[in-house]
Amino acid sequence: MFSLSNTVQPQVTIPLSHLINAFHSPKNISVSVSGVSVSQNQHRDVVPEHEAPSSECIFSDLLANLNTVSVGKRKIFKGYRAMVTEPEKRMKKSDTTENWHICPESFSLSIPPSLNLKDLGLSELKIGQIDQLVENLLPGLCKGKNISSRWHTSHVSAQSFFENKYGNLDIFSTLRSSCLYGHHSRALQSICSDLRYWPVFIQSRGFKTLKSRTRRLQSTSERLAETQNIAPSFVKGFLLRDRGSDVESLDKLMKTKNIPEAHQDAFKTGFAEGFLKAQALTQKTNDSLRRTRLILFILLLLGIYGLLKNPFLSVRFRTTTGLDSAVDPVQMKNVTFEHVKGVEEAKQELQEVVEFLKNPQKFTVLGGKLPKGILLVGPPGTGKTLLARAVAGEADVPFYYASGSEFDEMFVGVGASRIRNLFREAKANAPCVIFIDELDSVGGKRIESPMHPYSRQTINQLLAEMDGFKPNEGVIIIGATNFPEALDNALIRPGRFDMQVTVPRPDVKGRTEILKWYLNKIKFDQSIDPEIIARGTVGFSGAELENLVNQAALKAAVDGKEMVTMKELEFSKDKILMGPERRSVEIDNKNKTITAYHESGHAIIAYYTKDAMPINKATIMPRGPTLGHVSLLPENDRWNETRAQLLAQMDVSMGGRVAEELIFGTDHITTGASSDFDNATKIAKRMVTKFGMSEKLGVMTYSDTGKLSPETQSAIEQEIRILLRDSYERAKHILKTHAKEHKNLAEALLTYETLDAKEIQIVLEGKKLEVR
Ligand SMILES: Nc1ncnc2c1ncn2[C@@H]1O[C@H](COP(=O)(O)OP(=O)(O)OP(=O)(O)O)[C@@H](O)[C@H]1O
Ligand SMILES: [Zn+2]
Repeated sequence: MFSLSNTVQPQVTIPLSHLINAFHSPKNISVSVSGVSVSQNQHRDVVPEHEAPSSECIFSDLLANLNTVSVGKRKIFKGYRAMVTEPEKRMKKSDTTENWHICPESFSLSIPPSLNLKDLGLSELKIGQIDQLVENLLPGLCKGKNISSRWHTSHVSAQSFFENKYGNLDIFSTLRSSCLYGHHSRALQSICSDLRYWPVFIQSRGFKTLKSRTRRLQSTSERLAETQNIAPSFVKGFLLRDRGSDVESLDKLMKTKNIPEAHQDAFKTGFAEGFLKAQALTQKTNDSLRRTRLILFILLLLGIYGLLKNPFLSVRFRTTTGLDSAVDPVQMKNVTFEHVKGVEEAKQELQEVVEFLKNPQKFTVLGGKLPKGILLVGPPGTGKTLLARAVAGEADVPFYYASGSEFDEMFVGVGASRIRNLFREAKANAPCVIFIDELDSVGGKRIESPMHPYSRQTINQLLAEMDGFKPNEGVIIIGATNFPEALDNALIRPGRFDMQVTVPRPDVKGRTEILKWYLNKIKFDQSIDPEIIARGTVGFSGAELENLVNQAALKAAVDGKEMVTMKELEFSKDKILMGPERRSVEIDNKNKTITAYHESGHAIIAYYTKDAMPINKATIMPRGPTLGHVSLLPENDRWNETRAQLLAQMDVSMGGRVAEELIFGTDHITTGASSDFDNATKIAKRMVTKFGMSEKLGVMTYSDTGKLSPETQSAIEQEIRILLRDSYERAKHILKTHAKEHKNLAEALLTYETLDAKEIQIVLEGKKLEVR
């Protein structure tokens, strides 16, 4: 870099790469800087190649006249290039590519007398000083100081404001002035030597054009150049970066390393190439970095926008923080009381809650108060959740679901905060239903336990929230529990969960309804009688019945059937009751025969005993822990059982062992009757100790038989033994009487494995079974 003085700060602004580019493609140079292409073709201040200018002369002329140079408001001093008069006359095209070269012979520098150094920022310099400085820095440059009479004055402002302001952008004019185009053979060596005398790089700053931008853009050429030079500030920064040191260090390097003349060319070319490559690489890296940053920035903006605008995202965000989880209601329009079967009483009780939610005024006008909380009590899977959903669905209000275990947190305050959130949301959306499943896990008795250190806090919060709103505010809390006795007393006192609705296991009618409901959702044989399945599924909950139908549908699909038949329903019922079939188990014929006679023994007793339950099915297919079984179906759910019915049950149980004994002899009886004896003994014991059905022990209950006197204990045992023995004898009598039927049934079982009620009847009536 050249430096004239402290007051005049020259700038070297052209990177070496531009220079090399210019050299390698002198006729059509295009320099690309961050996407802005500056083509030399556009420049007009050019010289015909055959008239090589002498930069030394031009510069010395210029400097010699600095003191008188006048710069008008639009006139810019930019080395000799800027001062052009009569361009049309003195310029000619060097070739068809419109590379215009300056002919110094025909150009003149215009030195208007009114110009002063202040405008150029050189006010503190005197002419002598400038001469001295130039002579020192550029020895020989000003040797022909006398101005050629052939030079005239010209004024041309730069092509753009940017150039006007910063100057030195047009490297090409410099290159052209250096006779590069005419002397390709001098190549890099000449460029490098010219570098030392690169006057165009020396620029004094200190004035600004006051011309308005619009006026400056009047001429088409100016506008064109403007568009070229309108570059983002980083481009300007890039252009203005100091590259002079490259040149300087190259010269210094050559001097210090004493590189011989002959090798200087190669050295410089290598230097230039390396420089170019490095610059291209840097440029590339910068570009990709800039692009990546831009993409990241856009993504960040989009993300922030999404989080702010999209409630779903924000809810998710809040939820994932864990401590302040938000609660979303569910509209339960699709669930109504129609969907809940077999719990008519519970539905009736809840109907008034639906009315209240639909029309709260109706209740408040009369001054009535509805309970704030309703407690649904019942075994698992009986439809408590379904009922609560149906209440919300019937009333068409939001339904907030929460499971008690969600509030059971190890961290202090989290459970309480969740309860607060739940109630706040619900109150804001009243009328609505809050359903808290497994209420016992949040509202259990407030015991200090290391497992639930903050449960007390959570219950207190729940109590506070329940007290915190008025009965007719429109928020109904429905809690569900399998263990009402485990609930904290404070929770079930009036004013909180003061209405209790029992949701029991469905009776045979309820089970039939539930089975029909779920059968209607699948393809099923119309001959199916759901009542038969309902009768055989005593104690099944709604959820279990739904599962039964589903399993039957799966079985039908596996077997390639088009629809579900009774067989699949029976199959899935047995599977649920007794475990899956064990078809793979290899049972020898002897054991199969014993099992067939044993099961037939049960069936014969059941069939020929008046008070026994009707037979539903007999099978010798191993299932779960059993090798076979006979199932009996009560016609209805039995609320009470008579003495005769209990004795009949005992007789049926005895039928298996009696059959073994009669058919195979006392020595061949098996262990297979143990569960039958268990069953019979339980019935006999209850008859004696609970039901007052023993004449000897009277109408008295004996709960803890271990604490009874030895006499009483032996009397009880005696009575039980008599009952069992009598039962055994009755069974023996029946089987002896119906030995033929017994044999037929056993053989039919050995043939068909499973027989249903109708088939059993056919066999026992001595008819032939249809071949299956
Ligand atoms: N009475 C019923 N009518 C129709 N479907 C029922 C009935 N009871 C249960 N179900 C079916 O069983 C599923 C489970 O029932 P639900 O969750 O309501 O039982 P729950 O009593 O709340 O059980 P838990 O006490 O285990 O929470 C229901 O989604 C429904 O499909
Ligand atoms: Zn048995």
